[in-house]
Amino acid sequence: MLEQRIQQHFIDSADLKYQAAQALSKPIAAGVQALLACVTSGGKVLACGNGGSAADAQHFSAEFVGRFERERPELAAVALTVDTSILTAIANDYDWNRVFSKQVRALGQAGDVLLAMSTSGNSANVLAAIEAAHEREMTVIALTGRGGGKIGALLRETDVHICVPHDRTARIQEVHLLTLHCLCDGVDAQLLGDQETP
Ligand SMILES: O=C(CO)[C@@H](O)[C@H](O)[C@H](O)[C@H](O)COP(=O)(O)O
Ligand SMILES: [Zn+2]
Repeated sequence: MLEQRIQQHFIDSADLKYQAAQALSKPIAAGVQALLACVTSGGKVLACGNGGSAADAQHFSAEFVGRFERERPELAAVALTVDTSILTAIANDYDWNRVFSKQVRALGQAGDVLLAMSTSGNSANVLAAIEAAHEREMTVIALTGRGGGKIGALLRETDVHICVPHDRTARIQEVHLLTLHCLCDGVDAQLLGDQETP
């Protein structure tokens, strides 16, 4: 029955979030430190991903540049998923796999962060973006699932890997969104103090 099916989604999502709280609090805290190091030295975050993860890249950038829950100075972030002229030109003239990496090479500087999201860990354009970020001496914060896939193998020790312990894309995305909010909250808490949220 439909209502049962819906309730099962809520239960499965909540179960995974309980499990992931244990597994992910350490790498998420490392992600907060990487973001802080970036923004306090004048750096910016470039965010990318496909489909739901493209929406997540934009969601994160909106909260970084605008605000999360508390008033604070603007923080620099750009979602690499929004400029349809850039995206279509690169896809048309080169290859869809290069839509993010060419933007990373154009905009990325040492000390910036690439926030790379892929539930499978295998999207070729996200992998290429990570390679470009390494070329630019940027730190990568990767949000993945399913064991991390090829992204897990590509990351360096100085990068941060937040790998959701699940195989289903929707469930992984639900934890990615929570992770993004933890990252924003963590940065705010470090910048402004840990006062209670409204
Ligand atoms: O949102 C969803 C599924 O929940 C889809 O749009 C999903 O993001 C797309 O299939 C993506 O292309 C999947 O890419 P990835 O997460 O494996 O990198
Ligand atoms: Zn979705």
